[in-house]
Amino acid sequence: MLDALREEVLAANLDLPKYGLVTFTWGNVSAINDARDLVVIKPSGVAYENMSASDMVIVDLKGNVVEGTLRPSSDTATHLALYRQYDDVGGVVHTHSSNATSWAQSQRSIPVLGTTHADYFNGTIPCSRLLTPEEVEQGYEELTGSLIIETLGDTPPLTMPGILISNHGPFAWGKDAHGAVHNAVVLEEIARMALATAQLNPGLAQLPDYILNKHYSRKHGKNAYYGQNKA
Ligand SMILES: O=C(CO)[C@@H](O)[C@H](O)COP(=O)(O)O
Repeated sequence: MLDALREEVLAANLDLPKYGLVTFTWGNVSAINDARDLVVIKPSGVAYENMSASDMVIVDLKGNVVEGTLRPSSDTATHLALYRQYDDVGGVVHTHSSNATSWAQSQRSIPVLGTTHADYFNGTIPCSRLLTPEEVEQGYEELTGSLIIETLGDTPPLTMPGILISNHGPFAWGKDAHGAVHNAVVLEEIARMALATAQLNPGLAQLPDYILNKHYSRKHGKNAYYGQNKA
């Protein structure tokens, strides 16, 4: 079942160590099928170098394992919350990439300090609030998904294809698994450059909106002319 999607999700998961976004078995990537009723996700705790397409786990939107012999990622509930909420999100990724996770641990949103940021994220990359002790007890992974939705608010998810979960790390998404990983790589690069920029010039003001809007619209929406943006 869903053999092609399994291969796509495996390839996207193998891109995480390839692009230096994960250590050991940290991180996970998933994708949803065209009918939007089944999700293929990385198995929990399996080393990337040993992973195969047949190891990918297929779950329904309630998290029930439909096909697979291994346990799905421990972050599955977070991925599923995003698929249920956003019809235009086709792939989700979570990592502990160092620079984005440093911003998340410092509980700071990433300001727009340059045009690289503006090309992909239409504004400040938000960091969520902390989950309350009651929420953690109630259901950490499900509520991490709710927290992402709460933090995005009315922002269309593909205009802000990633956010930071306070004290935890980044979650990113896209039209498919490849697009989600692409956005996770960009988010980590933006986090790295923003950290260095803030050290070089503390208190630097954000990029003015007229430059942000110009750069963002060049790659997205009706004005896009950078070819077909698939991420
Ligand atoms: O954030 C976490 C755990 O808090 C995850 O990224 C794990 O590090 C990977 O978990 P699995 O996907 O292997 O279950």
